[in-house]
Amino acid sequence: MAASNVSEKLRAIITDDPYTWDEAWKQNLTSWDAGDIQPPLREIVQSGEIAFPKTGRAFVPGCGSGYDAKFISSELGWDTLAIDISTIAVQNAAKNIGPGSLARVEVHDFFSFAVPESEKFDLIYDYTFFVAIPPSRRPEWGSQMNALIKRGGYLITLVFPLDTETDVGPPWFVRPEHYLAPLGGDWEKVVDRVPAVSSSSHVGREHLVVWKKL
Ligand SMILES: C[S@@+](CC[C@H](N)C(=O)[O-])C[C@H]1O[C@@H](n2cnc3c(N)ncnc32)[C@H](O)[C@@H]1O
Repeated sequence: MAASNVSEKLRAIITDDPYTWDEAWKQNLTSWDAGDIQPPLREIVQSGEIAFPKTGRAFVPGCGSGYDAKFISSELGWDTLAIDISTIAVQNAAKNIGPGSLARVEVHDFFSFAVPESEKFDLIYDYTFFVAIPPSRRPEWGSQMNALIKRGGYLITLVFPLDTETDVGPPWFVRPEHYLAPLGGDWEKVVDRVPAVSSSSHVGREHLVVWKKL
């Protein structure tokens, strides 16, 4: 199926009700799923550019098939929680993660997900989750990120796709600066650049920003 055809079908299914994502999974309208992690995630975790602590907890909202959570948990040796609102996505992710991993996956709506203070995360990874939610919910996205991440923790945002139209989605129109207002002032940008390596279909279409919670 051509990519534009998939986008049209996806947009016909996804409403402001996030549970409609399960139908997209049911119909295999998952053209964003590359079957692997994106190279910029590998780059930022393996480059040593960020001094990640030896132990920590990571979180991957809107995890889809779970490749990112599996990679983060095995590279950093951290307990990693991946969530998705779609039960089909979570079943796929559980299969991909497999047994014996420090990553686990659960069905949750990101917007009502909460953890106690002692279980806040040292790292959150957002790849194509910000652009999957309606722009009207971006302030809630920011409040949730602030509620879920520890002071001193990192938020990796891989901003993609930078060539979307302005008034239709998902994926919704995005620029790296769109994350600023939802997050509020309590963050320092520690990485803000074009990734050194992008997959062939992402070249020139993505930007990597790592935020540190002050
Ligand atoms: C564009 S996909 C990206 C999946 C994954 N990050 C990847 O790159 O392969 C967006 C994902 O977010 C999930 N999602 C959408 N709204 C959600 C919500 N409110 N809470 C949790 N997951 C949600 C969808 O089911 C879907 O799997």
